[in-house]
Amino acid sequence: MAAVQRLLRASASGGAAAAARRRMSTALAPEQTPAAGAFPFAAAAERARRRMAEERNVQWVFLGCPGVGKGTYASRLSRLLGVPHIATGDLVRDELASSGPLSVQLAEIVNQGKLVSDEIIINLLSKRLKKGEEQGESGFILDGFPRTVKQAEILDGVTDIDMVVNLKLREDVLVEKCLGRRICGQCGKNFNLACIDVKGENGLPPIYMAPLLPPNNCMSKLITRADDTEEVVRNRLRIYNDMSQPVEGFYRQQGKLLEFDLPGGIPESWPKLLHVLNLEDQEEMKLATA
Ligand SMILES: Nc1ncnc2c1ncn2[C@@H]1O[C@H](COP(=O)(O)OP(=O)(O)O)[C@@H](O)[C@H]1O
Repeated sequence: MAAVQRLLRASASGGAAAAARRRMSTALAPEQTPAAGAFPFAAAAERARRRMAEERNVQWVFLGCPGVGKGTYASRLSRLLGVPHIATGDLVRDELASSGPLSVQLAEIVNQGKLVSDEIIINLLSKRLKKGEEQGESGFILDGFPRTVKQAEILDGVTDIDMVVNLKLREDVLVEKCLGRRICGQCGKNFNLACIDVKGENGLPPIYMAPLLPPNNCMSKLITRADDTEEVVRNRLRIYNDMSQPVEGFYRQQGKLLEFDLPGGIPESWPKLLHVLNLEDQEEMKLATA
């Protein structure tokens, strides 16, 4: 219960969703504004993004099975809207890498593909939200949280989620995508070596996803996540179906769930996702018309 109280304090000091909204609508964190001082147009674009984030008060959740691309699309949207992308999987991996007191316990759980306890995950998320609050962050896109109905209920008690995007992809593709995932050990960027090319069958459409290959200087530094082995991925998918799928029902009942079937890789899926979210990517439009 102590962890829940910490989340309550960190997410909505005063308890009410309105207080959380007021706090979330202050300035952005410094890391969200890297180019703002460098060029006048970058500063103007940054101001426009801030206004958009403040007006829309983005408090979104991304749901979806392991490997579906929650991180990819949530981080693109977070850059577009100027709100932080908070992935609880990243918080867990940071904790693991820190070799702190929790890391041995966490490694055992994560490497088997199991869920970390609600108490631990809420504690990590509370600390992340508190840090963001101190830096004046506005809004958020949550990825990987909530993963149980209990977590969804706790989140509901402290803040007003306005939309939940549920990304969907067929299971055989999910496994291949997880097995193809790589991270550059130096720059931390994510890549995918899998080339998905599945024929349409049994009423399912064909699907093509080009690999997301690293540049030459990352190639020799690629790392595979310890929990991306076939056995662990299949276990994570089973756990997702048991523990996390009910979260979809929780938000469907509230009328907040936006279902999105990924039609292919980033070039097909990103414009369609923007379209259903009623957003435009000015940078991509500039590139397309250049
Ligand atoms: N909300 C959460 N509740 C419990 N465990 C979590 C949560 N978020 C992340 N984890 C732990 O971190 C691991 C990695 O999470 P993540 O990177 O989101 O993986 P995935 O690729 O399965 O979506 C999970 O398998 C789980 O052990």
